Amino acid sequence: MDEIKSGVPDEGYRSGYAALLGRPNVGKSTLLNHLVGQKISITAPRPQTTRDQILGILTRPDGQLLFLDTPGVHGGYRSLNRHLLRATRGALESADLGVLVVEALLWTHDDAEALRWLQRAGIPLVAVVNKVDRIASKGRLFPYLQALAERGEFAAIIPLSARRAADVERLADALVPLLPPAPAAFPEDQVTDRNLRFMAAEIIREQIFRQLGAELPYDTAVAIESYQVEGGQQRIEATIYCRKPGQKAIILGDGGSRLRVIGSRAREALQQLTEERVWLGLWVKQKEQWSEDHHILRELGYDD
Ligand SMILES: Nc1nc2c(ncn2[C@@H]2O[C@H](COP(=O)(O)OP(=O)(O)OP(=O)(O)O)[C@@H](O)[C@H]2O)c(=O)[nH]1
Repeated sequence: MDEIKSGVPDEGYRSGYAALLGRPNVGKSTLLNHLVGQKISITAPRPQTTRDQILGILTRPDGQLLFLDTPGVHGGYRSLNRHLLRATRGALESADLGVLVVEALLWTHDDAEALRWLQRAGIPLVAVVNKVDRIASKGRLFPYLQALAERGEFAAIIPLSARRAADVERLADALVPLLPPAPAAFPEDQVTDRNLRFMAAEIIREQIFRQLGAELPYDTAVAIESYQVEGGQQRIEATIYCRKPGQKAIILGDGGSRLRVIGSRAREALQQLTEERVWLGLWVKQKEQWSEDHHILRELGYDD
């Protein structure tokens, strides 16, 4: 019997939740996408693109990591901020492990705030020092790492580039042994627990960010009004909410040209994701106080 038992592959298997925390734009979404090997979180060169908590799943022979992405910890953002903070708090409550993501050679008030949040959770912490590829002289990194080690108690401090596969693998190697012993919670081919409705809103939002560039109205949000699957076609209707009339005009573009580009790019991405034909109807609505309208917030998935 003993012989059979020692051969059981699940022996020593680990599984648990790891919350990723860091200030906006530090590279959390890039890291998450590379960790799970698929695009599940939107990335953009401007801060604050992650509004929801995202679960990314990485299954390895030695364990299963369930990642909780959080909106970047930072101040401002009116009443929506309460919802963002609630999402962050929720992630920390269910986490077995905290991952603080910082940017090499930088330490800001928001980084300190993210660390405080993690420390309050009382879970083992790992620090990821991202974007090391940007540092020309590596000698500058060592004192930074030393200073970081003195800021908190970290099980590991890992300098890396979220864009390099080998680096991301090294991070997973360090995280799995810190998880509690447990069987895998999800099938091994699953990379997220988010449904297509959620993914559709994320993809549309990403295209808004990409098409608007510097003109980006920060205050936009995407609500999926209906999502139907009809005979091999996905039929999606979505509303883009913005706060000011000027923002609506920017999103629409001349004669609606920009909205058409946003729509067609999002449709292509959705077709790739679903491997089915996609019909996408997009509308833009301006509502001064959308982030304080509880009906809209519920449609957006921020439950009270
Ligand atoms: N050079 C370099 N750039 C990176 C690296 N990781 C991320 N970036 C870039 O940094 C920017 C922000 O990355 P995101 O992954 O969107 O950041 P985030 O922390 O999820 O941001 P929020 O969604 O605002 O919370 C993007 O332009 C990324 O391409 C890296 O290792 N090296």
